[in-house]
Amino acid sequence: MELPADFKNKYQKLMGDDADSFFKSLDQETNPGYRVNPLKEYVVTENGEDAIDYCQYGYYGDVNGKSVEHQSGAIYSQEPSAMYVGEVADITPGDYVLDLCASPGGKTTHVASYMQNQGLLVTNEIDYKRAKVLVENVERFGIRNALILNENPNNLAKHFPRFFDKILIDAPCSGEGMFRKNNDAIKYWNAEYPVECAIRQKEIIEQAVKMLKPGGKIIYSTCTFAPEEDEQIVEWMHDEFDFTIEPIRKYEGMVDGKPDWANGNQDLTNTVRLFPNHFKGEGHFISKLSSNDNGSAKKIKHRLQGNLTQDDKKLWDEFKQTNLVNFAPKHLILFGDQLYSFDNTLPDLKGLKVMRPGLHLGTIKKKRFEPSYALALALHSDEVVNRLEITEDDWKQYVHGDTISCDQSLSKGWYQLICKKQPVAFGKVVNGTVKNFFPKGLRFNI
Ligand SMILES: C[S@@+](CC[C@H](N)C(=O)[O-])C[C@H]1O[C@@H](n2cnc3c(N)ncnc32)[C@H](O)[C@@H]1O
Repeated sequence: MELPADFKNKYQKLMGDDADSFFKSLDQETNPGYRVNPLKEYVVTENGEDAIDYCQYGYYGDVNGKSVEHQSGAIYSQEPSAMYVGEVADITPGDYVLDLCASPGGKTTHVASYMQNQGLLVTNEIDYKRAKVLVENVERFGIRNALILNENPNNLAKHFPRFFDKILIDAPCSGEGMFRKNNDAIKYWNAEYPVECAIRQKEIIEQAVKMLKPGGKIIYSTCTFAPEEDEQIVEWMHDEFDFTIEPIRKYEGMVDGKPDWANGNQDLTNTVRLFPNHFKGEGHFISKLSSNDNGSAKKIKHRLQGNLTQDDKKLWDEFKQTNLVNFAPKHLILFGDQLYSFDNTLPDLKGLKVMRPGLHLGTIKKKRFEPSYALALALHSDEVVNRLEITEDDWKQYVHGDTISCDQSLSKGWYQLICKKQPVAFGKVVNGTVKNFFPKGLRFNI
């Protein structure tokens, strides 16, 4: 790999004796990893020997994107250093969390693992195409308490003043930690790029600060090594706003943030750096800042959204009574003909670009209710009346969009299809055939 000369000169000066091993590490093989999903009923527990010690759900190993495990959301592929962010966030069920720069959803799915579908997870992505990928991953993961938005931070700040307990800013950055995974990251890089990124990072942070509850915490992270985007941003946050830089535990291979790469503030040692020559991962910077503001949190009027007509409600109730048990979402929200549920009340969504206001239940059709893929993947075995085990070969046909055959004696109706213990979709059984309801936009060939 040809590293840019400016990059080498810069890190040679910053790192001194350590620079050579740093450059060499960027030429080595990547270390893939994945997290298992505790929201799923059957957690994949193989590969215990590859467990990652600093991440409760993390393992080293490669995930096939076209496997049942990945497609069903039982596991999520994530680079090992990125896994420490969700741990540092220290989420408790019931928290109000904002993941401000969220797609494809690595940190969102991680914090959701700790929220256990309680509290409120607002997960936001500014780029529409990337927001659609975020939706896919949230739905696969079976998350029920996520409000998925496609917003810019300025507009969000108007809607959620002093609202969140924890805000994750996994900032768009110069991506130096992506160099060995993705050669394009090198092409984008130039000596001024980190400074340009830092300007954007400050703009994002200024909005995030407005949304933090007094006493709340911001977890700011990047996948770059550039001091301008790491220690110098934290130094700026500390000086500009009233924040304490909280200590972060360092596991093997993790090192303290570097005060002399910024203004010398020794509290910067509380932040953590993951360098690929010392740590089994691509590299990351993570910081945690707690607000010293002791004012009061802003009360936001929660509002029930969307009005269901009696007829709509009846169609849903009929479906629910026939097909679901122990599943009684507190609130139903209708957007067009799409029905969603949420157990917490939601803030007013007017003026926000909403991708998903909670768990997508399905579509209100003319005289029937059609359950969604998201619902199929979120429901546990004790919540569904009919379940049908299918083989992996059947699953391959199903995700391709084909019908599959089943026992002629099965009664007509909706079945949650199960493959390798994981819910993979809803299917409708009619006379020995499972009609295909795998979403058209997600179909693929194996
Ligand atoms: C490092 S990625 C996020 C990765 C994600 N947190 C994860 O763990 O999967 C940064 C994200 O910030 C988004 N972004 C870019 N400019 C932004 C802005 N001005 N405000 C908010 N987000 C922005 C990008 O589209 C990108 O998806």
